[in-house]
Amino acid sequence: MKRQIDIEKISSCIREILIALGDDPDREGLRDTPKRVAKMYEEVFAGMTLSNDEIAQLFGTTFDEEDMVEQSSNRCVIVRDIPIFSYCEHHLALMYNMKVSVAYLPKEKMIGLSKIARIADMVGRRLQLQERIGEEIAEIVEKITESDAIIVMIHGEHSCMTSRGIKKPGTLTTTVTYRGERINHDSDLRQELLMLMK
Ligand SMILES: Nc1nc2c(ncn2[C@@H]2O[C@H](COP(=O)(O)OP(=O)(O)OP(=O)(O)O)[C@@H](O)[C@H]2O)c(=O)[nH]1
Ligand SMILES: [Zn+2]
Repeated sequence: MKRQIDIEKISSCIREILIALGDDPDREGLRDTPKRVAKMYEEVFAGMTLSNDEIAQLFGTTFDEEDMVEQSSNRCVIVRDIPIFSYCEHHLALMYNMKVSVAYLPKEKMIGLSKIARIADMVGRRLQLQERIGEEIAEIVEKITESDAIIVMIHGEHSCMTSRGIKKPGTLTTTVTYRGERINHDSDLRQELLMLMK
């Protein structure tokens, strides 16, 4: 899918927005703003140039620790409170104070821990819904580990709810995604992992 972010186009659109706001895009303080915003978009939307398969490939370092996995077939890995940012697709507004926690039961492959944080970070760099961030992280972790028990829990604040519209600062949204046969059918395991993720 390898898509390019069109810096020139974003820059010229931002210039038009400045004009539509009634400001002068050629005044000193705004002269470089279209270019700056375009570069910022290139950074914060970097995940839009990659498919989930490509992210899985990019961060797919795994360890085939068969013995270890066998011995610990009922043990889990939990990476908690990974801070990320994202932008909501409805208002292009910032999602902030976001914390992602991922739990999974290793099957044959164990993923490098930092890669879980890298995946969460990259998935946040798309126009998103909080629910979809969880689904996409879970899908990528499943592609890499082939685990049948994955949970992704996300807490986040949405500036489209806190600084505009209904304006309720402090409102925290929590979403939970389950992925895999085992987690979908084993409610005890679900409860245990959820407790450990809190
Ligand atoms: N489910 C979900 N909804 C979101 C997310 N981010 C923003 N929204 C919601 O998307 C909805 C868009 O609703 P609309 O009625 O089309 O837009 P609006 O008139 O700006 O809505 P208000 O925010 O209520 O003023 C709002 O209720 C937002 O709170 C998200 O990550 N997940
Ligand atoms: Zn929004």
